[in-house]
Amino acid sequence: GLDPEQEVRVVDPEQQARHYLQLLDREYGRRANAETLAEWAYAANITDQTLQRKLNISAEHAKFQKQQWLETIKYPWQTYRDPDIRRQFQKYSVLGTAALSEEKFDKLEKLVSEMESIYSTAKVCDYNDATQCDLSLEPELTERLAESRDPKELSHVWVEWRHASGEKVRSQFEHYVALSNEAAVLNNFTDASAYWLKDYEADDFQDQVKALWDQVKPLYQQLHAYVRRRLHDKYGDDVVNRRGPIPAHLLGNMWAQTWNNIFDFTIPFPGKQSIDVTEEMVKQGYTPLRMFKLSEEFFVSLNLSAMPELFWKNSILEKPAGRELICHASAWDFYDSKDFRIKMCTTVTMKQLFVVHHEMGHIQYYLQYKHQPTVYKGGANPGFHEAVGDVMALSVSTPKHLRKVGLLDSSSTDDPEATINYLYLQGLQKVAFLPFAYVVDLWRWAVFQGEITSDAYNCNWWKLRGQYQGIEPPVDRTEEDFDPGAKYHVIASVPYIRYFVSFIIQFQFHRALCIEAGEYDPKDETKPLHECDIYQSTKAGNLLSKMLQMGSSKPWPDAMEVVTGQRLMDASGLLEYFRPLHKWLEAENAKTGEYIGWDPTDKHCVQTRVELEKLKAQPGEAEMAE
Ligand SMILES: CC(=O)N[C@@H](CC(=O)O)C(=O)NC[C@H](CC1(C(=O)N[C@@H](Cc2ccc(O)cc2)C(=O)O)CCCC1)C(=O)O
Ligand SMILES: [Zn+2]
Repeated sequence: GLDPEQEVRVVDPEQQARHYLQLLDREYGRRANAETLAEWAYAANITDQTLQRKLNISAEHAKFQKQQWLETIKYPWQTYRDPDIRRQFQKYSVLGTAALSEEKFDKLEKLVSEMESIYSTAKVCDYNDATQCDLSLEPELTERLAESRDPKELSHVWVEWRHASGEKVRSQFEHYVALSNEAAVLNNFTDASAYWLKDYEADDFQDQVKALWDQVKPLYQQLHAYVRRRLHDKYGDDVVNRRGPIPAHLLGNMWAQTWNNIFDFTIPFPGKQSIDVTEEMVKQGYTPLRMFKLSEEFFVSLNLSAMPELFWKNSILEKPAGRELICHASAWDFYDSKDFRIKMCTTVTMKQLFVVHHEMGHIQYYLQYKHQPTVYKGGANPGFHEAVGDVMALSVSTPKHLRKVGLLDSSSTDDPEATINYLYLQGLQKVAFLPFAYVVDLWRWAVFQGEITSDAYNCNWWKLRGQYQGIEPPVDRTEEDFDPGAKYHVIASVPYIRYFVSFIIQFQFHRALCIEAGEYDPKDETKPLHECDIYQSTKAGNLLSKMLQMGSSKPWPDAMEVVTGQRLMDASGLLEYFRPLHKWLEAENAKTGEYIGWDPTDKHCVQTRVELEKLKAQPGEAEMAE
């Protein structure tokens, strides 16, 4: 054996590499904390100073990352035996946009910040009072789109928002695309879409998504046909063509992405006890803080983590007066395992109660993996991060749970018609959303890959919106418009397929947790999946926690397997949940002879407004309009 006096240092390369990673992790965590604090300061208070400070810090961080990267790639990490060491090096070996030159990096950061600022400060004039021109997206325009039943007002708000947002950022967006692709190529990816898709660790991921869409499309088409008929009943032939696409401005949402706001006048069985508890929340004096406390209590009931004191101290839960800020809700990890925040301009509605759960789901994931090294502080894949809060909301939104928390009176019972009403409301949010979530990145992948060029950005956007969602714009469009730029994630460079993934896998998780909680049994008709509420099930919480604690330390199929026993995404959970609604819609649409699907739109999308005027001046066109 070794002479005890002599301290011989056997240099095991992997041991040395592990030590290097620990040093790197400490430095990365410290810098990520500083960068996130600067990002928060800007998002919470948009000024030239906070913007400049954010840009300075991220430029400095990029410089450090580049130097560090040159050091990191010297390690022969592909040869290491330990899969965990290899995985950490693999993540550090992707430099990202810091691979750009300093001035190009800075230009890209500026472009995205500019687009975010234009979007977040855009104002629109009131339809009924042209002197009132300070309407913001949140809350004013969102409320107009949700509550107005006047197609002319809806069309005005829809068109003017796009005029004030998307149209203003088309040139920045074109430049952003070029720089994003340049950065991707410097990282050895073909273009930015491949760089985005790396997070799913599957070279057939886009095929997986297409297969999932094919599985759920029949259900979507049934819902689409029923909603179109109800809109036709309300607005008449001049506004809604019963065999055509649905005009996008009638669906209660600025992007026609979720349709829950038209529930009240399209409800299958009126007169039943209303499951939209917004009124009851207002009546009971709910405040944003109380909404967050209710959500925290749900997580704690599952033996998951409570919010740390710092969360309540640092979060912004209501729109502050007297300053411009990014109101788009968000959850933040400050990478110090202590500071976690939400910034949200919360209003007191049922939909917002679910958004509260959605954001709290992000915070819960941060808390569960806070012991992981910085490179593993992320979702198993981005879709997992988006699913956590929504899984909780699937339980919270059940009439059974709403009765437990006193938002629905306990006298009401669940009869088959009430069940259809409930599943219909859920479908307006979950099923309606799927083709939208798919189209946002189908369009962006095609733009990054060069299949859609800037001279045809807008008309290709509407081609995809027509093909997958079966919707059309309220008025003709041209390439002087830039409607994708009217959606936050597009101008903020936030990938969107994560939400499509989330809306599929959240039902897989829900089913698995409901089985674990003893709340659902595939063979027991008296316990259908849509009635399951996992509230207070520590077994379900412990199972979920096991997966959440992994962060992104393993490929996502391993994380999926921990909760569901499966290694694949599949839509069977969603289809199982909505089966009663699917059957009812098929019968109802058959009864009213609905045309399932839609004919091509008669709305135009051409190069310029001048061309559009000429086109409409043509005699044939005029007759058709009559
Ligand atoms: C620092 C940072 O950016 N943090 C990330 C979280 C992280 O990555 O750690 C983050 O907070 N992102 C913000 C984003 C906000 C919302 C959103 O944008 N939702 C989509 C899609 C959708 C729609 C309906 C629905 O029920 C659920 C989702 C939309 O509104 O189009 C707003 C409403 C809900 C969620 C979010 O929380 O995902
Ligand atoms: Zn989210």
